[in-house]
Amino acid sequence: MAQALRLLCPPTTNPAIPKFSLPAHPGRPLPSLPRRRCPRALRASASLPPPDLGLISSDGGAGAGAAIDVDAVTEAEMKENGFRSTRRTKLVCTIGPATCSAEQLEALAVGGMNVARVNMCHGSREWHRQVIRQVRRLNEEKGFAVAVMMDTEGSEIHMGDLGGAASAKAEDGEIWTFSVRAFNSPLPERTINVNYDGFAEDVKVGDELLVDGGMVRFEVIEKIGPDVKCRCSDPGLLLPRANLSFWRNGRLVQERNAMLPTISSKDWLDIDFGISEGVDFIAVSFVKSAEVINHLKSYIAARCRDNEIAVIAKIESIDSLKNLEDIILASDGAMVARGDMGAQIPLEEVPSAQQKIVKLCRQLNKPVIVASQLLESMIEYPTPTRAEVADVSEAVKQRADAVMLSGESAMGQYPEKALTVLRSVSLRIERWWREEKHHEAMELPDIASSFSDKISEEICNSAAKMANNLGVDALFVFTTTGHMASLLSRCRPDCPVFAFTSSTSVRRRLNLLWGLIPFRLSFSGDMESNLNRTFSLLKARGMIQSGDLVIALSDTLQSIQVMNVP
Ligand SMILES: Nc1ncnc2c1ncn2[C@@H]1O[C@H](COP(=O)(O)OP(=O)(O)O)[C@@H](O)[C@H]1O
Ligand SMILES: C=C(OP(=O)(O)O)C(=O)O
Ligand SMILES: [K+]
Ligand SMILES: [Mg+2]
Repeated sequence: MAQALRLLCPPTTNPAIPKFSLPAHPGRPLPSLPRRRCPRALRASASLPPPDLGLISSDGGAGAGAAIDVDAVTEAEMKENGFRSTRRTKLVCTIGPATCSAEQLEALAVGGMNVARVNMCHGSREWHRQVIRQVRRLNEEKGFAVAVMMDTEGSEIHMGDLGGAASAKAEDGEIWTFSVRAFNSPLPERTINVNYDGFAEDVKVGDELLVDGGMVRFEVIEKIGPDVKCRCSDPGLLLPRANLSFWRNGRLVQERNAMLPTISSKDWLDIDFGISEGVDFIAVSFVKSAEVINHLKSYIAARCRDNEIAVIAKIESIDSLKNLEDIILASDGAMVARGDMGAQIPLEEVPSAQQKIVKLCRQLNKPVIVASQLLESMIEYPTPTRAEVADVSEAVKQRADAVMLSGESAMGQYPEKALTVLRSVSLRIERWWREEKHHEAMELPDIASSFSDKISEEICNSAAKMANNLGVDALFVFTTTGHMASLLSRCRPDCPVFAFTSSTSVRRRLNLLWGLIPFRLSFSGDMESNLNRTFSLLKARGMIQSGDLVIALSDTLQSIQVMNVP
């Protein structure tokens, strides 16, 4: 295989530019839906454009004998948009009652979901098992490569189940009782069960009680044994198992609740369950320090071969912000969990915290997810607000690896539309950012811990720079563990990165990383034959063409080659 660059063959130019349009909608009267959180003057129910994906391919690599596996949806997206224009930002969807059937999960996979998240705060283990198995089944049968993330409950203080009601409205001035008593259903009127036994002792008269980070607020007015009487000061909708925090003199109270373990006994059972179901990621809620991450990682290492589960630290508490660098270094990735973070630090500090975490993760080569309320109004409405579109575009401009849907996909009325918005906004902003060459070069510190890693890092930094300077069509990386692919992704090159790995689980985990198109392919130590095979397999599927300019890297050989596809 030629190693020299043949300058007579120019790289192909970008094919079709993906269509993008969020409908502009004129002001119309409010629909009669009950309003949940963000009051808005005007709302319209214009529908979104149909997904810009083609049909999934029937030969999506589902068969055991397939020589190369690529996610059927990515393949369709690549053929539709041309591979230089494939989406770089990855999409995580929380699965809940609105999205747990086989058809709903398939619709999300077709819509571009890269990772399905199950939140162990809600639902039974049996429910989660069904969802995880259904995702796996779809991957096998339809050629998707959706990864599964399990998110732990953690020892947060939260309300009970509202006695089976879907929600309850708290009005201004009403007196509600928050109690640690166990009640029989139905609950007495205006009574909320609290899961933390120390609650009634820890709160004081005058404290402010925040539900779901301040969506509803109460003032503590009286304590009577296990019952705490509170007056509603900011009305709103109470949802089952909503998070509770309490504030005193303008500061979050961290009394004995700060001593609660990050991983509770129930979380350990959930983690055992996640390991036995073979989830790809475990996201740890309310991380306080790196120790708990190290503890979990060694637990996983002792229980699964090849360390096949990545640990994601959720940055959502004051402690996690204090110990940020150590936590991120210990983890395999991080989540900017803005929901609870906004209950622990002033809201106006959340955007700078987000930017800091996203930047640090990139510098330390860890994937980062921006989560919570990106399209919150789409829980109820079929179109996002302009502000929400701007929020998604900010995360994309910061070049986060992934953005996440929570309630929008778990229990909203428009899960697929919300995903379409994430996809369209990501594609459009990424393209704009590339065209305008807006992305500021980031100082990437050396992170290698061995000389060999240092070589890989230098190769990747150089390859990404060369790829941009030469305007190549794609970077190819043959990677055993995924590490070299992650180093390339970290450089955020202009062209997409095709990552070839022989491991199905590495391939699924690479799904979370910015700009990577993971393929499963068995390859040898002979790069020439690897490349010949890869080129002919990809050409046969119409994914590359003769003349495309490619830079190919290998982590076993630590090699770098520039060539045109023959
Ligand atoms: N497995 C589930 N079963 C029932 N409801 C769920 C499930 N997962 C999520 N939900 C609903 O979706 C909402 C948003 O999900 P998420 O953001 O993950 O949880 P939370 O609001 O507790 O942080 C939850 O408040 C809950 O109402
Ligand atoms: C993602 C978050 O965590 P959870 O949804 O589990 O509360 C968050 O708090 O933003
Ligand atoms: K959680
Ligand atoms: Mg949270």
